[in-house]
Amino acid sequence: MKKRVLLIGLGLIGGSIAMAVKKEHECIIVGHDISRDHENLAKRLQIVDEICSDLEKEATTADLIVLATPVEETERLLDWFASFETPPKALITDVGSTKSKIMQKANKLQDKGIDFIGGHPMAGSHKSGPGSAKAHLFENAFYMMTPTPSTPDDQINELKEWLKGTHAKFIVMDAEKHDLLTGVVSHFPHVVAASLVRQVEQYANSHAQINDLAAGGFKDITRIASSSPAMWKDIIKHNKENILQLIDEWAYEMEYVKDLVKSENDQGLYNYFSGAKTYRDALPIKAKGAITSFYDLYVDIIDDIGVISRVTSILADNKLSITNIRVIEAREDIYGVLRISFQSEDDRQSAKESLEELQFTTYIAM
Ligand SMILES: NC(=O)c1ccc[n+]([C@@H]2O[C@H](COP(=O)([O-])OP(=O)(O)OC[C@H]3O[C@@H](n4cnc5c(N)ncnc54)[C@H](O)[C@@H]3O)[C@@H](O)[C@H]2O)c1
Ligand SMILES: O=C(O)C(=O)C[C@]1(C(=O)O)C=C[C@@H](O)C=C1
Repeated sequence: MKKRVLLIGLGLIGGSIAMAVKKEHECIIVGHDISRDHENLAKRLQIVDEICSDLEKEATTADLIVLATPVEETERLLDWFASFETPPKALITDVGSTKSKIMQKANKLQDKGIDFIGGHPMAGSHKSGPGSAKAHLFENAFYMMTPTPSTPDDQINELKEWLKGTHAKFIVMDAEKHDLLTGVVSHFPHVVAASLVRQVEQYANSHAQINDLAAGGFKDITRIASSSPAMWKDIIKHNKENILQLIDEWAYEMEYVKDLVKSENDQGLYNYFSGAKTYRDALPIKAKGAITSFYDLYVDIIDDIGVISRVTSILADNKLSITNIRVIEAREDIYGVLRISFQSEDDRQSAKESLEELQFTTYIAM
């Protein structure tokens, strides 16, 4: 008989996990979401095989349960499982961006028969919902696992086996360390992105033109401000102490910058930017991780009618699908540049070769 996987939360991450599990396992994915629209879409997109009709019954009989809801909902679901007369026999995991509070709950529920291993794939997007799910979302990303102190290795291996289709790099970490590190590289940057957008909005009230002037730089640094508010509200509450500490440190850093600006300190300002550039440029960008790789290829184009469709036809003829395409730096009488994003490094390399064969000039920017 096929194994059954119960997936609660059919959004970007839940949907992507389901697709990755399906690639490697002949199982039945049974989905549940509080949004009927998300349930219907997930079924139509064949992310799930069935929509759950009796959640308690499915939870007690499933072989694996994946919780892919905002983190406060995940805590509530764990409490609910523990209140069953017969608690789930399945291994339970989650995908939440915070781990300490969830693991505190999981540790308490162990004597009620709840076997839980925390999980957090360190890749995602500002998009939400099952329509944005992708089987390859976690390829080469770090996937953190936070077992309880008494979780046997067999169970960790069982979970890795279920998730092998993610092609992620699994690392086991304790929950407190997880929340500190992700607070620094993920949670606090989302607060900063949202605050930058809010600052612009305030200026826009008196200077309407500002929205038209917000160009590449602003868009790059604030992309993540378009993420789900429901998800981020929960993450920030769960990681409260680390976020408070990071806000204080950021304020201190801004005071330092203020002094450099006030004193017109050339060397100090130069060093400030050059130190940041050196550190960022050395971060691993090919593998997903601190900086997500988008496999972008830049193509010079002359301002000529039809050139974009020529480029896309060449890619289509070579069966290369693209995830995004954008014209940048296109001004009258100069060359424009097309930025084309691919799903993998192989696709990007094939596209580069096919376009160069037809005399296009291409670049890969690091
Ligand atoms: N978005 C990212 O980049 C990212 C990356 C890694 C981990 N995560 C974590 O993954 C989890 C899901 O995030 P997402 O990006 O998939 O969000 P999402 O909004 O795309 O999906 C969340 C889904 O959960 C559903 N939901 C909410 N409460 C529910 C409940 N009580 N029962 C059933 N369904 C419920 C929502 O309707 C939605 O479909 C979050 O815990 C988030 O912290 C997100
Ligand atoms: O790429 C994005 O849009 C993300 O915000 C992904 C991101 C991150 O901060 O890197 C967001 C939350 C996660 O828990 C993991 C990954």
